[in-house]
Amino acid sequence: MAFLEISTLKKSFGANQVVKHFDLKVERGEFITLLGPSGCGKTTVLRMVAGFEMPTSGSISMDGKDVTALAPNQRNVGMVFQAYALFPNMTIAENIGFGLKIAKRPASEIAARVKQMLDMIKLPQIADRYPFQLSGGQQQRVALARAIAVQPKILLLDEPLSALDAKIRVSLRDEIRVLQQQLGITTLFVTHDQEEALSMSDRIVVMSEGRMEQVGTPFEIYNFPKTRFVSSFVGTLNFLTGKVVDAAAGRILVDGQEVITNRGLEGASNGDTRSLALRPEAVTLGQGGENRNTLHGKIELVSFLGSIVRIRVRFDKNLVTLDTFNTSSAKPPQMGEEVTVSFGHDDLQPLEEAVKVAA
Ligand SMILES: Nc1ncnc2c1ncn2[C@@H]1O[C@H](COP(=O)(O)OP(=O)(O)OP(=O)(O)O)[C@@H](O)[C@H]1O
Repeated sequence: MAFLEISTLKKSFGANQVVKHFDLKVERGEFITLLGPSGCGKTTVLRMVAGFEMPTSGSISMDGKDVTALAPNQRNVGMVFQAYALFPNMTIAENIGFGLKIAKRPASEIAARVKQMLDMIKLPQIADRYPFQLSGGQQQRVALARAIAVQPKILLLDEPLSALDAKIRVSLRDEIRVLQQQLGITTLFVTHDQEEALSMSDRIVVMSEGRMEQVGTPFEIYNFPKTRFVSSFVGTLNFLTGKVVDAAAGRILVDGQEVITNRGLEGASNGDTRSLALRPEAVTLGQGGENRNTLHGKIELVSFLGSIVRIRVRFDKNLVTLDTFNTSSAKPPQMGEEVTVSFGHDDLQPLEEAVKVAA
């Protein structure tokens, strides 16, 4: 049995079903991120794991024990929220020691643990300060220390970085990941930021409208998105839509020009319309070589972005965006120019759903 098992979880608020289906097995020590746009239900899943919301149906077990009906304080989970939820009238030491005090641990044990936690977050000098005397980043580190102080079975992080400015966000995200690895603490992290998800997680659950779209490692989610939603949400900008001419050989006609995918067209029949994702960094200007596709089109837009020149090439109904480096010696491509673009057979990722387009 996995350390955390969430089975066929559903949640409705009145007539509004916000979690339609959620099933996940998490191994001990794993860092799992729930990634999705605002309102997709990720916080609701986290709150059900914490015990703040009761599932409409389904079950949750931790460390072999069914906790579905248990109150939050009986589950032994630690939680950090987006807003700094420190107690304003308590010192930092009192904040960090709060959970242990509630658990009636001896004062000497609490003091030792608080010191250990302050060393862990690299803020040993702030025990007697109050939250208002700390920066946002420091407050979130204290919130993390407070959550970890009680040695929870599972750490739940609900957009803990989103209120911080960009630079602090990146450094704190690395700190959280290092700490999580050192402590080996099983963690569920909620974010709508794909970069955060890709950089921190062992596995990512991409969610949309109360459903799981895909579960996989950052590598799998970025390189092998299964659906158009996952593909666009994790940053792939290009989609080609075409007619399958030979499913077994992976041959597809895009605006009358044939391309090949060697990523497999399982379930497709000849004549089907299919969409394929194509990462911008996989596309280059000019003829391709072996195992590469070439498409001929016309430059529709050139955006000068400094070190990079972004180019949009239209074939007919389909278009691709690609980035080229700006070099002062080469003349930049011009709008209206006829060009050839190329990309590898294995850069074309077929997506699951069939998309209806006019023939
Ligand atoms: N207590 C509640 N009562 C009624 N509706 C709720 C309640 N909590 C959440 N919802 C609704 O459930 C949906 C999902 O909310 P949830 O907070 O889980 O989404 P989310 O993906 O975490 O988004 P965000 O990043 O904006 O928090 C939203 O439409 C929200 O309005």
